[in-house]
Amino acid sequence: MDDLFEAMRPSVEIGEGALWLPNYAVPYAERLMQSIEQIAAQAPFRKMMTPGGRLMSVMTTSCGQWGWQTDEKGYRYIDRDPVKQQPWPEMPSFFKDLAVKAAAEAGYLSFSPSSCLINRYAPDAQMGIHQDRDEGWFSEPIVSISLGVPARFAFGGVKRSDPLKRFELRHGDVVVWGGASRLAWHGISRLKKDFHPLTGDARYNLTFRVYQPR
Ligand SMILES: O=C(O)CCC(=O)C(=O)O
Ligand SMILES: [Fe+2]
Repeated sequence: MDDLFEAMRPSVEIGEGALWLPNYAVPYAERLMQSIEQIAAQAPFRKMMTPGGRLMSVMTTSCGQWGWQTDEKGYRYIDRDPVKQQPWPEMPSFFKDLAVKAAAEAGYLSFSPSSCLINRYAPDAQMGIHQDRDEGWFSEPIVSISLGVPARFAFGGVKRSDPLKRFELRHGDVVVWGGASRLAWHGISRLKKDFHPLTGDARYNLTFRVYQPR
């Protein structure tokens, strides 16, 4: 697509309380990637196992007070990286500022994420349709930032049987879902072979979440 039209993609309400902000993070993309590399130097990307014993195709790491974990013990948040056996890398303050600003665009004014899950998709990696529900704090939204190679995002309703709408998330796109859409089912189709000057053949996704033990 022409660069001018690419820059003009308007924001779209993809569900009640769910807003897609095309290009929103483009000005921060290089800094985000540099920080992701620094985070991954401390807490390396790893392939985690689902509780059912299947290896995820996506590689993950986390920053912030809490990191998302899945293994034979189940899905949960933990405050230490089990690979490096040390606390997760700090969430850079500009990560948090960007996520807070994006959440506010969608009307969520009290967002203060304690966790940032970072997913790395190589070609053919995918994420099956799921809900983000391990946080518990469902009054707070999820803020998602996409970098690199584009991907097909499926977004449905809070019932698994609700119809899925599909959108192409591109480099710098942000999606915020909360309120009536907080528990919406969503997923990412198998990543096609492609190239982005900043990420090569990979796609990165950051999801900012509020988690605290109750
Ligand atoms: O990669 C994405 O855009 C979505 C990731 C996601 O749904 C998750 O990490 O829970
Ligand atoms: Fe998710």
